Amino acid sequence: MTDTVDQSHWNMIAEKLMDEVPASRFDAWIRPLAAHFDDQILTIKVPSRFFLDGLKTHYGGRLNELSHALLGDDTQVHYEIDPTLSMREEKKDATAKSSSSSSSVDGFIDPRFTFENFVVGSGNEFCHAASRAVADKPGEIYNPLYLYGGVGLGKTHLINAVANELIKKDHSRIAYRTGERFTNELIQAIRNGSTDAFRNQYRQVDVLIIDDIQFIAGKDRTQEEFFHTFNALHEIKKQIILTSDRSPRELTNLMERLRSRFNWGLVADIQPPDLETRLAILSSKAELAGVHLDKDVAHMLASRITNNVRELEGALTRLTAHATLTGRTINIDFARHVLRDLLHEEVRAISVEDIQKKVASYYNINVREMSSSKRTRTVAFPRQIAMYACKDLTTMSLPEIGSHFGGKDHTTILYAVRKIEAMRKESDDFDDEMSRILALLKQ
Ligand SMILES: Nc1ncnc2c1ncn2[C@@H]1O[C@H](COP(=O)(O)OP(=O)(O)OP(=O)(O)O)[C@@H](O)[C@H]1O
Repeated sequence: MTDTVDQSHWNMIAEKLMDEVPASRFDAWIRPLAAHFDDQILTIKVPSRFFLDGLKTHYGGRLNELSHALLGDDTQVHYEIDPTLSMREEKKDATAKSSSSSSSVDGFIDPRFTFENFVVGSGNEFCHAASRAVADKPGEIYNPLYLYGGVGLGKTHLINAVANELIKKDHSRIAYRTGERFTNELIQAIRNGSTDAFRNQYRQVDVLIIDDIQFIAGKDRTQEEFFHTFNALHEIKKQIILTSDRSPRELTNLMERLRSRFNWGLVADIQPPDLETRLAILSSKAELAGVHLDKDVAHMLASRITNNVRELEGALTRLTAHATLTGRTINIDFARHVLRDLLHEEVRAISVEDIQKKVASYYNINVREMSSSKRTRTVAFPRQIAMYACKDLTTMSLPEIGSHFGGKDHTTILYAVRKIEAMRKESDDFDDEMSRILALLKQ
């Protein structure tokens, strides 16, 4: 696991608790927390020792259980006291009170992701402007708003910023879900015979936000349900906001009628930031964390960590934590030492299994299909992509690769490699998509 400050791990746990815990207790005990997940350690930050005692008494056991269930059995939960959290909470309370918002929110919206702390630059300015416009006039201009792009580039940040903006200023009823949670809720509703209630809850909102909509591709019942919800909301001009790791066209297992609807409003892609924007993001994050970062250290980080803002942020957090714990100042040698694994970009050995697993998950098929002999396009095409990726990213010979795909002949692998190469040459869009997939596999 790379060292990243990945809120999404914590958000999964917080979302689950939101379902289980009464709202007032959630606000009192869970909302004030911050967390990050590195090397299978979930570090939960709490505002004070007193708070920690209470949290452990009430929720310590459940936090452990959820961490194991959602992040893996070997996850360890650590707690850290961070007095700045209570200050942030006080500020937030003050804004909440002064805004006297009457919004109602269903789902976990991260109050830290706002437009104010989103750095606009090349790569994200279009998505940012579109999100701003939607926050100004929900349901009126771009509906749906569909943001897509690679990992850790700010999609979740932007849609949370829209939600926070709406909460601040009006009375929107907002439902915020991940594609996964929407699917799980539906499964649960089917099991409990409560699909009507499921439907109703979504059809009464003013704004429906679904993060990672790609999750529903290949899941027919979920797509069907989402299709009807989409129509019901769209018809009465309620805003729909979606994010995905790829464009509607690239969502191969998506129903055609959903794909066309996703294109009705605005489809905007977010690209990795350029060097200047990365420097600006670093400086903004350092300021927020109250850390001084020398120009040369910032430059080194921004020029070496190029494709993922979350990783850039993770590097800064790791540096700050090491500096605080060891009492050292952050200079270039210290940064090189602490971040040696991130900066040296050693060629990490990528296994065929890893490639097969990630490609299967990207295309929403079962990983077992990688070694099957099924020839339907939904299975055969991802399999060819995986074969191509194995050739590109490992040093294996064609027969060796074939043996990992259910004993296929080397000519089958060669055919796949040539086909994907030809497709990349023919279509710039496909070439972009393939580059994104390869980048995903290298992570
Ligand atoms: N332009 C930016 N300005 C400030 N912070 C940013 C910017 N872009 C990304 N970030 C930060 O990077 C981290 C990752 O962003 P986010 O979670 O929004 O990525 P994402 O595109 O939704 O990725 P994923 O597909 O993995 O969900 C967040 O902490 C976010 O605040």
